[in-house]
Amino acid sequence: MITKVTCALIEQYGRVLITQRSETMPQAMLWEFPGGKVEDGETEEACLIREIKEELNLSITPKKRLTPVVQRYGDKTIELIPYLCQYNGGTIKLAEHRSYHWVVPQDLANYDWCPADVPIMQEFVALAGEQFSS
Ligand SMILES: Nc1nc2c([nH]c(=O)n2[C@H]2C[C@H](O)[C@@H](COP(=O)(O)OP(=O)(O)OP(=O)(O)O)O2)c(=O)[nH]1
Repeated sequence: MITKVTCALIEQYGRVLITQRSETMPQAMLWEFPGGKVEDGETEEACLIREIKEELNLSITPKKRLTPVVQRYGDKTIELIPYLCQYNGGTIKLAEHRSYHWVVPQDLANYDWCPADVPIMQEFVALAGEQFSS
């Protein structure tokens, strides 16, 4: 069974929001793009809107699906599905995470990431580079 997990790349003023998982979560202390498991009958976009509201108290709109990553963690396999998202409003209140940072693309590689997020972070950095060169 593959568990579908969505994650949001929320952009504002040239920075993207990343969150650090807490001591008690799986993949403890590692950095990720916030999101969560898709529930039965739920669209990926609806999942993201719900998770980002629950976890961070932010309102977002998913805009563009990037490339999903399939990752095995022990006896579990997840498909991590990233979306570029627009920030609509709200002030961050952390419900589950330890910390958050707004990061410029060139600094993203300096963080200790959940393994599944590494290719997604790299795709985002490449996309951000294209924007500046065009
Ligand atoms: N949300 C999220 N989870 C990620 C990312 N990268 C990554 O490997 N994961 C893993 C960690 C977990 O094993 C799984 C998602 O679980 P979760 O605990 O965040 O999701 P959830 O809130 O819906 O879960 P639950 O507490 O309801 O069980 O995916 C990421 O960027 N965002």
